[in-house]
Amino acid sequence: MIVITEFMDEAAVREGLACRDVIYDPSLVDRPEALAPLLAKAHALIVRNRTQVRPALLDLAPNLRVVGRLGVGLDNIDMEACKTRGIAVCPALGANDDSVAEYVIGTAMLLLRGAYQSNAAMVGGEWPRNRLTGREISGKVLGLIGFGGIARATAQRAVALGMSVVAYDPFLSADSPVWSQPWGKATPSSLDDLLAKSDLVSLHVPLTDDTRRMIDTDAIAKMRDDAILINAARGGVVDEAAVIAALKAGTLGGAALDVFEAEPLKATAGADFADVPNLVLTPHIAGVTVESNDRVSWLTVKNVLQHLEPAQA
Ligand SMILES: O=C(O)[C@H](O)COP(=O)(O)O
Repeated sequence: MIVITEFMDEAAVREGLACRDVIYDPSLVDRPEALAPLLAKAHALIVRNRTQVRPALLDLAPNLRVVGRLGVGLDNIDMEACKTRGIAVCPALGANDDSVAEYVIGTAMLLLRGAYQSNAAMVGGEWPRNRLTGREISGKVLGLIGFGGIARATAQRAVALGMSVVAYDPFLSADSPVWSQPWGKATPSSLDDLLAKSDLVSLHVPLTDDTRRMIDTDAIAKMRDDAILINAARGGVVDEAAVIAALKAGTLGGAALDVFEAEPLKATAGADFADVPNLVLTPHIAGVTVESNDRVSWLTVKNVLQHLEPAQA
């Protein structure tokens, strides 16, 4: 049996998993009592980022052979526990790169330009041309923290728009071929240099002990006062209170947060973000578009079937 606990493209379920024993119920993530008996029979489990694949869940799934992850972040999955039990984990690598890259560039342009929040004023008879004179993205420096697939897709778009790109990635050596792609060049940088020189800083790292709160008050102090910060990676990498304080103080030019330390935002935590200038909040959708949902879903179907039925897949 294949158990799917969160939303995915329904055609991929219907057509890609036809003739298989499938339970597709996106509400299962919130109904552990309903999920438990299904896990007892599951050979494959398909999840997004909310289902916590921890030992407590795995203990209920003695027949589980593969976990398909409808995305790339793995912080909701205990990789070690899966490995010990011989369970393969398959992220949908590459399938939402373009979606996140477009979010980063589009949101950066929106924040730099600063011109799209004036409907109410204009309808009220104002004509705020001078106040809404914003900035261009062309000629600016993009600093990418982490230089994996999503960051490279972002760099490709940035170069096409006339930006120069610096990136910090301690897992890539300076002579790695990824720094010189056919579409342009990214310059390896130390974190401090990147923070000091970038007009736009975008995060592309997983949440680990090394990356937790790597963008805190000290890091923001190293950034330019007019810099834009975008976090479409994982909540917890950024100290949210530090971002709020810097935006209010005018020591950060703008920020977009798509991911949060606690998701979904509770009304009380959300209130901290109210009336913060030049701040864009989105509910963990940078990687989710109609197109990426289709790609991610079909790739996950393929990944899971390959593990269940290697000869036929
Ligand atoms: O990790 C990811 O790829 C992103 O968080 C989007 O995936 P999700 O919507 O499945 O979490």
